[in-house]
Amino acid sequence: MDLRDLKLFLHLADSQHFGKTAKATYVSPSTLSRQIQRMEEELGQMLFLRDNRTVQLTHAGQQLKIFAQQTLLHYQQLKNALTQEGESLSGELRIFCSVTAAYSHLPTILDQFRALHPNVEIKLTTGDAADAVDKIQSNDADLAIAGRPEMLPSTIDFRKIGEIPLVLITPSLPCPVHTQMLEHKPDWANIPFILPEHGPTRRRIDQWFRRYHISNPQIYATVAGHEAIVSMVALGCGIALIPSVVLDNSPETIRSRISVVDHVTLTSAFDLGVCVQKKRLNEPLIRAFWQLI
Ligand SMILES: CC(=O)[C@](C)(O)C(=O)O
Repeated sequence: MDLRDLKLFLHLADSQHFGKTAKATYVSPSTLSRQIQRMEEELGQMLFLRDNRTVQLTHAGQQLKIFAQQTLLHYQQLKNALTQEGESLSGELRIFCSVTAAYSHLPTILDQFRALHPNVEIKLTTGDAADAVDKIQSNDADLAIAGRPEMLPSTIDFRKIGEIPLVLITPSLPCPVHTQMLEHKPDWANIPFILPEHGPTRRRIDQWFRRYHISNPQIYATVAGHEAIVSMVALGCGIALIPSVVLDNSPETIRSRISVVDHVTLTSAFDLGVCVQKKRLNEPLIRAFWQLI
């Protein structure tokens, strides 16, 4: 098994699709399939569960994925140290994102960058995800993780890193809101909502109100930051629509006080991405970062 095998394997682990990986890595599907089979034979384990053309990692596959990521990263570090390339980059990179994104998405985005450019100082500021694009426009941050706004300003470049579905959450401990939500057909117009001040989630809630013909919703509070909304729901103040990743990264003490309402049709997921001022993409630090995402 060599580094190329590991790269092919990692690509397939991400795409979960033989055809897509074969195309993206310029090998024929049969070569790819043989290569993976060879790896499986070498390890004496199935790496993927196959279902027509799509695949899913087995437990052994998941372990190999971690090994492959670490090995390729170490190799890159070594290559970098040997050529002295990249080490010369220094300075400061100011990143803005939500507390959630700092847990959920930032580490994978930054790992490679930090390995390649250890002398660059990362200054991380957390806050309301809905402010991320503004922070870039006002130059308070160099890079930010943001939900894609409906209208992306033409001066901003946005690179997608994931999709964020929304979930409707309600208090799970006994309280008046909990009781209201237990009804077979909840009276949406009379249930208090906790809303984000602005941003993509707010736009989707407004759409959702329109879809459910809730013209005069009960608004318990309008809050900056999805994490604060989650804790207000945990307190029993109301229900809320929030990105599922925010709930997934909440502490257990909070999550245990919340349930997800799954019988309600929700609005579409939004794209999560990294944004930057287009005119700054020529700057060495920013360019180096942009090449890696
Ligand atoms: C928009 C964004 O950064 C997240 C991860 O979805 C969030 O914190 O809500």
